[in-house]
Amino acid sequence: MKIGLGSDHGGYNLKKEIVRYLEGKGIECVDFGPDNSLESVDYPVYGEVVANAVVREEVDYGILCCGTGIGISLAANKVPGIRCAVVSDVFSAKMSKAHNDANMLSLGERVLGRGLALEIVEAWINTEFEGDRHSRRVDMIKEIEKKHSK
Ligand SMILES: O=C(CO)[C@H](O)[C@H](O)COP(=O)(O)O
Repeated sequence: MKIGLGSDHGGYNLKKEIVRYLEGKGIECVDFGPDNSLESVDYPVYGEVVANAVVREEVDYGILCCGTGIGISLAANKVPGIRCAVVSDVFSAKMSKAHNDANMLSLGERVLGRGLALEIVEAWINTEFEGDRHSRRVDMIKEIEKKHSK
């Protein structure tokens, strides 16, 4: 599994923790930036960059971090083919994969402690999409996307 990560300054430290955690488990990570935490940067830039890498299949999944996880996920979700879930608990992390086939996860460094954030990541990477009735609903989301990108 190869995971692309990105953040803004508000999510930089959590992103680095997640990279350390995943690499410690032998999972390949590509950090799409930013490369330092000192500079204030604009989260839409990094949300889009990681989302592009996911839809182009350069990575299998994307993980984003900003202060709340919200802004950067909104940006990522504008890229056709992206289903980016903002998650703050382990149950939702599992469901975002099992039922929604989320291909990106977004976390808020100003919301979550390190321990919970890493538990969420662990749950998310280990959950598979269940398909079945959920495929129909995910397909309906894709249809909405198609309808609105004309
Ligand atoms: O959470 C975020 C977006 O949803 C950003 O990290 C947050 O808005 C950045 O704020 P500031 O520039 O005041 O550090």
